[in-house]
Amino acid sequence: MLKVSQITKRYRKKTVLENIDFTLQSGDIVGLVGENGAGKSTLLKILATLEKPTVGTVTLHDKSYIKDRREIRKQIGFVPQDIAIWEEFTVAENMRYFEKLSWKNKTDTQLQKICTDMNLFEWNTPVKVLSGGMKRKLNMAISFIHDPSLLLLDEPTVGIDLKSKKEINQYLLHQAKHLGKMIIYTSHDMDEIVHLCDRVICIGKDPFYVELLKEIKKEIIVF
Ligand SMILES: Nc1ncnc2c1ncn2[C@@H]1O[C@H](COP(=O)(O)OP(=O)(O)OP(=O)(O)O)[C@@H](O)[C@H]1O
Repeated sequence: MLKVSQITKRYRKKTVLENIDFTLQSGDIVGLVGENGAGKSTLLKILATLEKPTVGTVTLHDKSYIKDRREIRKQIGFVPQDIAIWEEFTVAENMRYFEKLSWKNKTDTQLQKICTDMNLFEWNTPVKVLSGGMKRKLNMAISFIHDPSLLLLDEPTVGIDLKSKKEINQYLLHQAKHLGKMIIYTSHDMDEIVHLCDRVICIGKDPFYVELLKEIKKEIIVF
């Protein structure tokens, strides 16, 4: 279980997040929405241990984000907005490189399976000739090498075609509903949010989003 308790984040005098409070259980998929600059990425970075909250606490499986940081990190798969992979390497070489940096050892067969489960079959192809959608899939596959229980994804399907988007969403649904992963996902695509997420968290109280969210039949939390 992920428990986020009364998180506030300030940069100097600017308050970006205020009193964010929610929990996630195994198998939950939560969508994070809000206007540009609302604080979605900031919240994801806090949950990925890359930023610290100014006020508030976070626990994952009853472990503290402050005291048990090393253990917590092993449980987190963070997919940032920017793609960070080696363009000159093949898919296989990228997967092997990041496996070496990971705390879990994986065989080539296991690494390849992570890719094929995402419908990424170009194992020996250099990344520089892959499409944008394929690169996004590889970026995600790398973040999941160590079998994290909490997946944090910052706009993972931005700028990719409908087919790849659908494949990525199918993959994430499987990860949550069959393997019990917890997923927090940001997107500006409301159809995708409706299709994929059990609950929606709206950051920033922007009236446009608040009104839009009233139309969808999901549990909505507004901060
Ligand atoms: N390191 C930082 N120092 C100061 N201000 C920051 C820092 N990181 C983010 N901010 C500010 O915090 C606010 C929230 O930014 P954030 O990137 O979390 O928004 P977002 O909701 O993810 O936006 P987008 O939809 O455009 O990705 C912005 O005003 C941003 O300028």
